[in-house]
Amino acid sequence: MTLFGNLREALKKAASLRRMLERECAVRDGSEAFEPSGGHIEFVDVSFAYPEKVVLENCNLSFQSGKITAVVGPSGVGKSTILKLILRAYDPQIGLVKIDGQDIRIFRLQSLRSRMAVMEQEPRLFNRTILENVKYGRQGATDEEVREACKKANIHDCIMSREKGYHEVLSCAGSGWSGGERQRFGLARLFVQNPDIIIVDEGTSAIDTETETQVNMNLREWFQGKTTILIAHRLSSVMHAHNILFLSDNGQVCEEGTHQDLIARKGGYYSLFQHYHGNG
Ligand SMILES: Nc1ncnc2c1ncn2[C@@H]1O[C@H](COP(=O)(O)OP(=O)(O)OP(=O)(O)O)[C@@H](O)[C@H]1O
Repeated sequence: MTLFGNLREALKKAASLRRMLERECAVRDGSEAFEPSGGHIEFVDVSFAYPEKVVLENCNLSFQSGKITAVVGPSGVGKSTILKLILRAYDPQIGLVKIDGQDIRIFRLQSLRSRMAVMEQEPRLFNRTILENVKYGRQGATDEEVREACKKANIHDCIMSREKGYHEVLSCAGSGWSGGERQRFGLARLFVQNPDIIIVDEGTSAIDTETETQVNMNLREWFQGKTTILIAHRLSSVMHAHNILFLSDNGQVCEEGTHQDLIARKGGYYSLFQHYHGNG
C-alpha cells in the first residue's frame, strides 16, 4: 500500500474509533437496580451495526439460566459483538437484549455490570499483594473469603508454599508465576466477585492450549448454576457446553444443540469441527 493509502486507512480507522466512542457515550444509564432471578438472557430481533458494518440482523438468541451456552461460528460473524451488547458497551439499533424478561436498558450500568464477569484468561494483575489482587473482585471481601476462593481456584497451596504467602507482592506482569497460575488468580478474583452471569471470551486468551482445555473442562464444575456464555473462537472446548449456538452470517442461529447433536447432524458445525480436528 502507498503512503497515502496507509494514511487514508489510518484516518478511516481513527474516524471510526471516534464515532464508536461517541456511540459508547450514547449508551444511556438506566435507573433500576439489577437483581437477576436466574439470569436467562435473550436477544429479541436484535440488529446491530458498527459505523461501517452491519453485524447482526434480526438476531434471536437464548442463553438458558444456570447453563453453559457456547457461541460458535466463523471468524467475524459477530461473537464478540454479542457479548459487548450483553455488557452494554453498545445498545442494538433495533430489538432488545433482555435478562429474565426485562430490557437491560432499564438497569443502572454499574448495577448490571457488577453482577456479570468476563473471565479474563490472562487477568490484569496489580503491583500489590496477592490478597489485594484477589480482593479486587469485590470491595469489602474478607481475607477468609480470599483464601476460600483461592482454594477453589486451586492456587492456595502454591501461594502457601511461598515465603510471604498471601502477602507476596505481585508484579503487573505476574513474573515468577506461570500462565496457568496467573489465570487462577483471575479465577479466584471471579469467585470472590460471585457474579450471576459469566462470560468467557476465548479471544482474550493468551494461555496455552493445554491450560485452556483444562479451564474449559472445569467450567461446569466452577460455574454450576450460573448462566455462562462461552464465546468460542476455537472449537477445542465447546463439547462441555450444555448448548451450542452455531451462528452463520449476521448472527443467525443456523444450528443449535449439544456437541453430540450437532456432530450427528453433519451440517456446518460438523464441517468446522472436521476442519479443525481432522475428524469428528
Ligand atoms: N469497533 C468496531 N468497528 C467496526 N467494525 C468492527 C468493530 N468491532 C468489530 N468489527 C467488525 O464486526 C465484525 C464482527 O466482529 P466480532 O469481533 O464480533 O466477530 P467474531 O465473530 O468475534 O470474530 P473472531 O472469531 O474473528 O474474533 C467483524 O467483521 C469485525 O471486523
